Amino acid sequence: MSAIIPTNSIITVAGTVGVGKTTMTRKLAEALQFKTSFEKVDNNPYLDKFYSDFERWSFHLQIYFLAERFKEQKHMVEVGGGFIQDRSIYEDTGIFAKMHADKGTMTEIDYETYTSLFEAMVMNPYFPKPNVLVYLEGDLDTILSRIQSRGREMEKQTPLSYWQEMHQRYQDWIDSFDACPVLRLDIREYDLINDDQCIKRIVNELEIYF
Ligand SMILES: Nc1ncnc2c1ncn2[C@@H]1O[C@H](COP(=O)(O)OP(=O)(O)O)[C@@H](O)[C@H]1O
Ligand SMILES: Nc1ncnc2c1ncn2[C@H]1C[C@H](O)[C@@H](COP(=O)(O)O)O1
Repeated sequence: MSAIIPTNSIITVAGTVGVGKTTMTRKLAEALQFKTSFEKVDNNPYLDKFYSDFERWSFHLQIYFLAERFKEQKHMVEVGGGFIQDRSIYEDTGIFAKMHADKGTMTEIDYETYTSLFEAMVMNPYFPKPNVLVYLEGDLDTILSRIQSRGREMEKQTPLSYWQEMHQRYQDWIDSFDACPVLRLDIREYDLINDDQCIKRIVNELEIYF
């Protein structure tokens, strides 16, 4: 619990695959007694297919994630906030859809269709923004070893170049992100798994934003 962070806040955790968002989401929710909002990975009907054939499935997956995140966003508002959210809707378009469009694994027409849907749904005054976006960053080697140790087969088999490009794109994306305030945390400077006290320091850092 924090006496400073309002109990109806929405705090979103962002960062590249494997950086530690889910772990941070759980720890922050526990510390603040907030609810959690996770992205759909385990029962996602497109994710495996997507990793085995980007060209065939990238549009389907983006539409699926957009719909799921939009429903989650609606739910968080209806319930009255008090959520830690694992990954933002902004990363879907700013990182994933854009990366696949630039690489040619999403067609130009599909990207335009996706972008216009995203803008109609998200870029309007009715769409609530997070109070703070907690951005996790760190060196690629640590992130890669976390992807390996977590053990999702589809990610383990994805070429290194894919993760390198995503890592670089995240750095560029966060430098120009301005939809809401951002707390940047370097994963080399905290250890949520072995140090019970560090979540308190992170909550203290978050309080400055309220
Ligand atoms: N501080 C940490 N030290 C070591 N391993 C970590 C740490 N934080 C997360 N991990 C591990 O790294 C992997 C990826 O973390 P996860 O939270 O699932 O990342 P994300 O949600 O960003 O993909 C998991 O196996 C998790 O247990
Ligand atoms: N919008 C997305 N496009 C493609 N892939 C995505 C998108 N959002 C999430 N993903 C993938 C990346 C990972 O394989 C899993 C879950 O991400 P994680 O960072 O481990 O929470 O889904």
